[in-house]
Amino acid sequence: MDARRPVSPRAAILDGMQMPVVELHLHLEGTLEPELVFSLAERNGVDLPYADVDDLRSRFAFADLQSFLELYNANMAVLRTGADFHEMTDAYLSRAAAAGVRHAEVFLDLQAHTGRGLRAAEVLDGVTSALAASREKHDLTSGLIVTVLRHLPGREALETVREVIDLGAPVLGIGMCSTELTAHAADFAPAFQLARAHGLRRTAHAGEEGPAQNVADVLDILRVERVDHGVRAMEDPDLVRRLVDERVPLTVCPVSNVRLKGVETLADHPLRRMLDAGLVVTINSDDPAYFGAYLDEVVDRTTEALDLGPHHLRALARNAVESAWVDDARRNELRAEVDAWRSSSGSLM
Ligand SMILES: Nc1ncnc2[nH]cnc12
Ligand SMILES: [Zn+2]
Repeated sequence: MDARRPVSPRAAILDGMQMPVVELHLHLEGTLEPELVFSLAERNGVDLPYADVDDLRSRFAFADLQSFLELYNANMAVLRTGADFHEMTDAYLSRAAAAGVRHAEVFLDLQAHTGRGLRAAEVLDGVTSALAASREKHDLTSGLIVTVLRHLPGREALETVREVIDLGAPVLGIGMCSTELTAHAADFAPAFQLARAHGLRRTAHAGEEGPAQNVADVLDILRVERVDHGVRAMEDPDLVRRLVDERVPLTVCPVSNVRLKGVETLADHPLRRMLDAGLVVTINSDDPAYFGAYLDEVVDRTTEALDLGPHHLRALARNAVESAWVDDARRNELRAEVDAWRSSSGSLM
């Protein structure tokens, strides 16, 4: 089977060609499928508190973000060597290619690994060596965003950004994730300021579980260029106007929001209203192994639940291309792919 053929039905309906997608919100550690958790655990002699892969999968029913983060963090224990990080990254790239992903910017929670005694250089080498081969091996381009963790002190975030810079690791930028309900964005201003001074791009999770004010704070205090999630911005009409006017990209993850109980059902998700309000919305998978949907499946399920029209899908595809941290040449290639897909879809577009 051609790896670029649609792997899910709805994408096929809208398609002569599969919708070309750009993924801007994806945690590499959230792509650890139970089978890979078990094989890495065996290789590294790590004891798992699960009977088998089905037992682990049966625990993927989350009450909220915190209960998900506990399992997500626990499973990271199986990642021990650079080769493990390489394998996890390559497995994601392979699945992403089958989903029609043409460019991916992926998060890595570096502090979660250095905090367990792994060397930053080895972790980064494992990931970036897989990403560097993504074009030849999987026919998609990619880049790395190192995420600092909001539940840890801002001082440690600053040290992490400094280490990434000192190592000269090939990273696109810095992000921030984990729980939004504790620390204030201001604690992370020095880390984001250092990243900015070194020409790194900046994004942060906000408005996922936290209030709209958190979105304004990461824009004003951390000077981020994109906001990850941002769905709760919809609670503040003035903020929505600002985000529209300033064309701030929001990397929205509808299936994730339902699985973590921020939104009751996909049919209740604000993504369509956000697009109709003129927000620069992109669609993403977040932690696909845990939420049971890679990007093609996220697009399909969301399209169906919200009855998205061709103009919505076109906007999602275009917004992601325009929001990607790529050079002009790559952006033009991606624009051309979206345009070709639109015309191949004839009257639908
Ligand atoms: N959805 C999410 N929100 C915050 N931090 C995360 N880390 C991995 N997934 C996350
Ligand atoms: Zn996320």
